[in-house]
Amino acid sequence: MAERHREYYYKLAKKEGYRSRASYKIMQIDDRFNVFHDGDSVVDLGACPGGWSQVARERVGETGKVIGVDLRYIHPIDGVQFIIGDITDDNTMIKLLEMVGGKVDVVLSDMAPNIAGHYSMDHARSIELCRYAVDVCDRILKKGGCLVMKVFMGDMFYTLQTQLEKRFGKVIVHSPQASRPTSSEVYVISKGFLGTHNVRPKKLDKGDDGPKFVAKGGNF
Ligand SMILES: C[S@@+](CC[C@H](N)C(=O)[O-])C[C@H]1O[C@@H](n2cnc3c(N)ncnc32)[C@H](O)[C@@H]1O
Repeated sequence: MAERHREYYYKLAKKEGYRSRASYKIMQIDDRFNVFHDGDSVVDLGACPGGWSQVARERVGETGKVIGVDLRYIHPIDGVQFIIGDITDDNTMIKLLEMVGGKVDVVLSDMAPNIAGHYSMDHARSIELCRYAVDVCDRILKKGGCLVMKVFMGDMFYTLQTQLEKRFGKVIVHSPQASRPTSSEVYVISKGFLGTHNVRPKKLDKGDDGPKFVAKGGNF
């Protein structure tokens, strides 16, 4: 069943010229939750091989702007800029802030850790990447903006959800049809960013457990 599902979207992506099966997840999310608008600026974290960036590019139109970030090299896509780097590294964050040069309408994160096959470890790593995605929002997301983020479900999710609810007007947990039915991944669509007032502008304040978010509503 899961194999047939994977095969279906794999073939569809090949036929329709998308770089990943994941393209259909963001299409389905956008169709349902209205993430992209004409002229939007978008940051796509964990963008390789570029499927989500392709979809974002199509949906924000010619006047929009898409910037993708990944550890791995991404073959060029017309109208998309890429940064090769680790988003947990200050230098990548600084490059991103420079390239964005202001604020964006949408932050996407399909980032996934290297799967260790150990459920709680994979979950913890996924949560850590999500926290960096939230930190990116604190720095560059416009008031009213939207975050779409993949999470591997587990017990640490609920703290993350609470922190998202402090920052956004609406937080929805969703599993698009294009996600494998057996997968532990879910997508969190957070809309109506409330804006941040106390976020430190430059360097991340890293502790042993990643960045401390200093936004309205406290740390996490
Ligand atoms: C599932 S793939 C993304 C697929 C992509 N959304 C698409 O449609 O083509 C997850 C990506 O997250 C990237 N990633 C994981 N940790 C990262 C980090 N710390 N900084 C930047 N990218 C990261 C991986 O290199 C990998 O390419």
